[in-house]
Amino acid sequence: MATFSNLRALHALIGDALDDVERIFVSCQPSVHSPTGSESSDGTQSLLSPSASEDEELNRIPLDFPSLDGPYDPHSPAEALLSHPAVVHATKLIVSATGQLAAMVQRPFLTICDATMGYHLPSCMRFLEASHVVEIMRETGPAGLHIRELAARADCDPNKLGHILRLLATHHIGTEVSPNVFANNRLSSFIDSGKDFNVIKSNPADKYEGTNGIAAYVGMCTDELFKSSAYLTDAYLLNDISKHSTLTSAAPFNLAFGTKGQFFNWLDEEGNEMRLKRFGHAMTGTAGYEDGGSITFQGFDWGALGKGSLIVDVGGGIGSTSMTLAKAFPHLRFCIQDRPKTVELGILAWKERCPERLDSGEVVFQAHDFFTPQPIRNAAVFLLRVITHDWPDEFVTRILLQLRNAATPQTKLILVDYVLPFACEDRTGDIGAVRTMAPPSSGLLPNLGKANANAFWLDMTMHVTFNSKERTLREMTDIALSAGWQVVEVIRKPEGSPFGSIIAVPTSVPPSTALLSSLAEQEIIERAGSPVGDTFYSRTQLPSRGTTMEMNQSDSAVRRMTKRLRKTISRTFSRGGQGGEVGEEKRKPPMAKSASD
Ligand SMILES: C[S@@+](CC[C@H](N)C(=O)[O-])C[C@H]1O[C@@H](n2cnc3c(N)ncnc32)[C@H](O)[C@@H]1O
Repeated sequence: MATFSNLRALHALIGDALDDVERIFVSCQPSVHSPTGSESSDGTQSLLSPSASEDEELNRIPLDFPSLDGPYDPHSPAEALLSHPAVVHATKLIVSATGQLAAMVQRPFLTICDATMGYHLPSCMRFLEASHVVEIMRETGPAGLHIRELAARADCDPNKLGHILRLLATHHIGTEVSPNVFANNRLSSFIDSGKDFNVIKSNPADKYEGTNGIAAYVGMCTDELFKSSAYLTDAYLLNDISKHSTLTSAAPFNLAFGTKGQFFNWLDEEGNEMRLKRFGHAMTGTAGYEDGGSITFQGFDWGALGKGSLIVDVGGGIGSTSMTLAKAFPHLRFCIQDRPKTVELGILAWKERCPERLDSGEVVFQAHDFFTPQPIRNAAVFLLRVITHDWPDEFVTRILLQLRNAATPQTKLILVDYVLPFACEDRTGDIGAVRTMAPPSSGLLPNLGKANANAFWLDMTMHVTFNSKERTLREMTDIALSAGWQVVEVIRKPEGSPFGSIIAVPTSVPPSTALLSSLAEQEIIERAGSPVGDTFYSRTQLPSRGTTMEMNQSDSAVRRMTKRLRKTISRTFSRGGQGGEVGEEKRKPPMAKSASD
């Protein structure tokens, strides 16, 4: 039973964290920054021991903190402050504590209603994004526009629009300036594409070109991902998936869209051109997964790599991550691999935003299916950002194994993904395990609850779209090991962020996995007539293939399994799918040991 002192402790935590934010803000002001102050290694003042003069400064300087009222201003010092690692930590404590406090003080019925009818919020967000009302409201300014005029421009029913905007305003997304008059605020304008409404209206397919990808991300999340989520119950509770798809990767998405295909193949289908384009831009928007700064950026010592080192961005999308790295580390070369249509979109995006590195040949795109043998055999790094979470375990093993087969002893594998924290303390002692993200004796959930909810939203998104998941550290470590990669380091920036960079080095491949790989590869060769149908774009000459896998063929258990797997694989590929049948999920080959944390 909680006591008032528990509630007051949470309340005090919020106050302390706010003090920390304010102190950092003051210490970052050039006029008041004291060179003799207790500065930490990252250049900010210590959170724990404010000097007397700092406290005086706090009282004198008006804090320019972002209010909800004005539009989002990415250049305001206050928004920059919110990306400061120490501030990110403090704001997480505030969100975690307020979430926990609300759950404690609110009548359970209402919290349960939030949880069970919260689906209206994404529906309304979809309407907001797809109707481009945010762009109309930006053009109108802070005075706002009556729903009659808004609806006339957006071509929709004014009353329905009004109710949607009011629900959003009630969640601090947009504001009702006066009855039925709405304007943007900091949160609604965050999804502003920045484009002219009439231009978007005349060519909606180009809405996301050249943007930061946030509107695209909202569109994607509230369209195909949200619709798929609505089928979660049918798919899992009624165990209904097998009737609708023949693929191992079958997910509620297959029910929602009446397709048997895997999500990425479906994106390539006729009629989904806008969704495919939007997906590419939405990946640019996923920079927001990173808690202040960039984990891709800080999650590895890129500067230490030798001149001309080759980074292979596997499933690199339109190359947003590589672009950030290429600009910061001009001494590196990049090969961005993805599916052919995505590669085409990527080349267009780079020609627009960073043509010089393409022209010089230091950055190349390559159409390559990561389930087939990896053609690059001298990579310094295989970088996979938000790739493994798209695939069920055995598919991840296959992807990583192709990379293991192509690795040199010095090659590093970097998996950038959410590392799903337990909702309790992590006492596994695994490399990179964080026991708790909460301050000692704070009473907060060890994973900071609501403050890290995005990791869990995404986890379920992966379930419904790909029959996959975000993985715990143990799950990631095991799956890497199943393909011959040993995790040696986990980097989280700032400390305790659930979005991390997992660094692994080559180790021996378990015999069963090696065998499966060789069989799968052989089937592909037999079916396709040639190992890989890769296409190179740009002039850089990439290295040729060779194979290094060793197997213990004498092992009789392995030989028995060979027979079984041969059957499984030939059935899989004779159906033309990317994987096996649903039934095979249950008869999972023992290559990717299912992680039991
Ligand atoms: C979640 S996105 C991540 C994109 C990129 N790494 C990023 O962080 O922006 C997954 C990417 O995997 C690509 N992909 C899916 N199946 C693939 C395959 N079989 N071979 C190569 N790439 C694939 C998709 O086209 C998509 O660009």
